[in-house]
Amino acid sequence: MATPTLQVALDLLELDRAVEIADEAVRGGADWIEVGTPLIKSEGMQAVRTLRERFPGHEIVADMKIADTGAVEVEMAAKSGAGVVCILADADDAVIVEAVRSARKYGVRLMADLINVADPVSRSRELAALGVDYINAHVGIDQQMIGRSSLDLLRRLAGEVGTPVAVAGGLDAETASEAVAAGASIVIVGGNIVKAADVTGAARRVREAIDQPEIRPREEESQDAAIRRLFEAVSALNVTDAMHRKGAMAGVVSICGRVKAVGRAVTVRTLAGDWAKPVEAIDVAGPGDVLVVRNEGRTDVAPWGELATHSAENRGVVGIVIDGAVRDVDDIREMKFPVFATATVPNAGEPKGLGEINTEVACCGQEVRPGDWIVADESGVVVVPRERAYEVARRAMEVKKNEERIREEIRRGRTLSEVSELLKWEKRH
Ligand SMILES: O=C(CO)[C@H](O)[C@H](O)COP(=O)(O)O
Repeated sequence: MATPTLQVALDLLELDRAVEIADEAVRGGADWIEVGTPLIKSEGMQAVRTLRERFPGHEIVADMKIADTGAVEVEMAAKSGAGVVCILADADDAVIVEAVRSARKYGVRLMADLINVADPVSRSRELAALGVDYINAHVGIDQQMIGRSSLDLLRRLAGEVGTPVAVAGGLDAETASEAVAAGASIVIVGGNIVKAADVTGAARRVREAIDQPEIRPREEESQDAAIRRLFEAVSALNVTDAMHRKGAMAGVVSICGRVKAVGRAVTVRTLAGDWAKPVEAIDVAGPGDVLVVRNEGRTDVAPWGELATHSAENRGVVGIVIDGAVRDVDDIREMKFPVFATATVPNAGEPKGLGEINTEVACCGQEVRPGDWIVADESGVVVVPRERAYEVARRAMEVKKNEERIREEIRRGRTLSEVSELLKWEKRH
């Protein structure tokens, strides 16, 4: 078997950073350098020209995602120095045929991107017949976030397509290795290399993995387990960033400082500090749940204290969020149990049984339904609607990865404004 090609996808907005990251990726063993679609949209064909000049010994791939005017766009990429140009597999045949003619004229190869193609096997055969050089089994970034897998797509093509097959979409060292074992001859990796603080190390790990392809037995993981694993690995900040800066409760703080709670909400509505329903809710909750209590926002009377916290901990509850006050703060702090509240007060209410359990509540400015996910840490509490939890958890992990590289560039001496090119990206009115 020929040595598989490692293509690093530079899905960035800034050309200077892209050049630096490409240099580090090449040192880790990347063969081909892809000028990602966001970089082309941000910097134009100058990105292709610059990378061509800076890396004369490496193939430059222009991820144009061509949808129309096939000939012109292939010509632009070819004249700028690309050796491989990407076109959407879903483009009309008229576009593909023109792109192939242009590719032949300018001596470049065409890679067709199967993103969102309904019948990938028959479309790949048609594309091969039309003269496309490579098929890319690609699951796009937004599709990855809702659980689609590029390896599954690749496996559908195995043995069915004559042209060399590339694969892209959320690959890391482990899945890249499996992709080669499943027949990929070009492995495209973006985020898991370019967002790493140590790009060279990340590229090297993928390089070594694809040079020794193997299929490792994988443990099945339920979606709930994946959501919890991901939320436990990110911060509440990463989660609100992933939701376009939404979902954060207002005015609620951690009583115990540096603690974290991740779990599904069991909701409670109570009145005037009545602690019957919050305490009954402990018995309704299961291990891994978070109690979310609305006490009408009152801060003069507490529906929660140390004994309830002990009981909740015994039950396996992992956190309490109260839109209102809490008491016994010193004992709760000693327990280091994640309690989040808007205030502290010594008064307890009376256990009258007013209120209800597991109905929708408005809590510190957020709607919370039973089963919604809560991610809470020292910065505050975020609510994630249950139907979006998997997607948000995946996106939050991407936010965290993205920050790893930015942090590293700041450590090297750039300012945050420089790294993010703030002035360039200010909104024009
Ligand atoms: O074309 C792309 C997105 O449309 C990416 O380049 C491709 O998905 C590879 O990046 P990643 O490994 O981060 O998924």
